[in-house]
Amino acid sequence: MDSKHQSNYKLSKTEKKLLRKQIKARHTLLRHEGIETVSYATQSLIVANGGLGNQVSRNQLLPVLEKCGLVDALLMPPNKPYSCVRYNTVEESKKAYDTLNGKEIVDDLGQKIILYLNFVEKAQWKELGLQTLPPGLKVIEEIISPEDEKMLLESVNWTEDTDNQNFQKSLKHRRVKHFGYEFHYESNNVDKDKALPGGLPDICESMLEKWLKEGFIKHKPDQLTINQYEPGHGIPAHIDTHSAFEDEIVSLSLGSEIVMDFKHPDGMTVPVMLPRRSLLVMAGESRYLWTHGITPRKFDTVQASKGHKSGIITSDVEDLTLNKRGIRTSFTFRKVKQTPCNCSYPLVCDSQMKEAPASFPESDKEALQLEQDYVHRVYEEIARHFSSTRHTPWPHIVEFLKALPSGSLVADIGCGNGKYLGINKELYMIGCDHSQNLVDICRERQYQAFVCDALAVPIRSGSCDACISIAVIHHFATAERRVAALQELVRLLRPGGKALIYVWAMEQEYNKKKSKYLRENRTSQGMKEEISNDTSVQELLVKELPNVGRQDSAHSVSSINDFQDGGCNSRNVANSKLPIHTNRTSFHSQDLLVPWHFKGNPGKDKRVESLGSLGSHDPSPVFHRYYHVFCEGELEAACQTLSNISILQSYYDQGNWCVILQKV
Ligand SMILES: O=C(O)CCC(=O)C(=O)O
Ligand SMILES: [Fe+2]
Ligand SMILES: [Zn+2]
Repeated sequence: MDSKHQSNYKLSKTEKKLLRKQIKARHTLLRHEGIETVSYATQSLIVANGGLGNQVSRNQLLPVLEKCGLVDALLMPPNKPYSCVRYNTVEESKKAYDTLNGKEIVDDLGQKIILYLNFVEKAQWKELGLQTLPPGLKVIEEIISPEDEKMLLESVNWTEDTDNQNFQKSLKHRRVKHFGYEFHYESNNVDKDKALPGGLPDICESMLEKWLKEGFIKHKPDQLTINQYEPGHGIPAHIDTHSAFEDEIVSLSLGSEIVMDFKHPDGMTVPVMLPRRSLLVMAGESRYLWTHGITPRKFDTVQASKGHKSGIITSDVEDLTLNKRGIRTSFTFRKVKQTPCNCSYPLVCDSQMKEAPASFPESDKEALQLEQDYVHRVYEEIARHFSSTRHTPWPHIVEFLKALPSGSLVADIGCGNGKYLGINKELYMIGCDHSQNLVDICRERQYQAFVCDALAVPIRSGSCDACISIAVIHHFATAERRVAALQELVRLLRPGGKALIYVWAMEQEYNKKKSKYLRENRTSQGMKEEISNDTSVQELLVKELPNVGRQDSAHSVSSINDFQDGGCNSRNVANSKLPIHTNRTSFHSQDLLVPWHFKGNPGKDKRVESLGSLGSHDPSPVFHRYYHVFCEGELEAACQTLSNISILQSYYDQGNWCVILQKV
């Protein structure tokens, strides 16, 4: 407040800027989230930029908010770049609005973040409080009576008398029994030609008919798996093999309620309460794209409020409590699928997964296809998760950006989540990326970014004072395309303009020093720092966990994983298949596929929790990105083929080859 009196002119300028940003935040909230803000004071505020998706943790934000008054509730939805705070009184929220708007806070990783606050109506607070269920998922409560529940439970004979009609197994974390068709956990599929004699138990027939008639299910199942979970039991996160079963899968919960976790590949986890006697219906996206699983534990975190029975458990700390698990028996009904799956989720679809692993491209067309399948599609799919592991800017790049004259126009070609776009506020930076989802993340962060191909950037020739290309050129699949990408960077530069280029190095050990990528091989769980350019913290953690019995790994998303067994990690060019790299090891081939694991939840606050579920060896999807890792001198040589440039500097930085060039 003091400064207000010191410099009126300056402050009004700042105020204007603040207002502009605040209005921008409003628009973004409305456009991207459908959240309407209001121009009058209310008890609740949306705090743009103060969200878990922005690496701002509750511990970080709450004390800041509490300085303005008594916080009634702070809602931080997972993966979102905002949060919602409700104050005890309008006066308090007004104080927060006045003092915290434009306030800089330091996020969990030490980066500065500016908060923009806007009032929202109370009703919207309520709406926000509930995440939505995964699309296609329903929980129908009280679908059967307590009497029917009792009867169904009594009908299951768990004694080992197998009359060969209902195949029964004791898995590591639960007991199972199959009817109609046996489900093979080794192949994650059913033997479609070998229906079990006896079909489904008679007791289920009338129940299924009723559900059909009442429209709860669309087709009659012919396969039943009964799972029994004692407290402490669980089922690993999995997607039921697409080609094994039809779209709709339903599961009846008996005996005791349980929390089932649904995970989107981008890391969002939605815990869903399944009350006893309820029917879970999974169809569409929730069946094909999201994994479902039950974490082995004795207590579930559940909503305390009495009214809440089924559905999402929010992360609202005010209303959470622990619930002791009992014995839950589930009847999962599915219809065996006789034709290949043609869903719209090819990356996780066993029917649509490429038969053969990717090959070295032999033509431009093949190179394009390879980049499409093993770069663009993958980044699109993993964008949020990827972004959550990309927060620490590398010092030499920061140095380059900070040294540029203020007012410079700088293009970041392949800007990813925009982690360099805000480094130097004196620059006019614009980012572009092939991935729409990554560009959306940049925009959520209020950066200028657009989607384009790095070989055809819609920026006028000679208009940039500088360009950066960080960890991009190595995704082009032929030498010609890599040179073309460099040429495009140079085209954007004005004479005298500079470009900084980073690519991943084949040499992960240089001058007798191992890069962090190798060194951090055995990092402790507590590690927070992003290491080299290419590994998520999750990947590190995964390696540390014991690989528990695989036979209980439910029906995996398989396929992409499978060609890992084909022996990689060699200069396996003979059959022209691209080898799959083992993370945290040296490279043995310049062209390779690098796995991206969707393990756990990327939200930092969830890391501990995700470790828990990783302990149950979940076969989550693994995606592969194509890379050409550069040998010493290769990047320089490629630059030297360009006209009108001089190489100002070339160096090795933490497992990357780097060049600074200047347009002459
Ligand atoms: O226990 C449940 O409700 C789910 C079981 C399941 O996902 C499965 O067997 O594939
Ligand atoms: Fe399942
Ligand atoms: Zn499919």
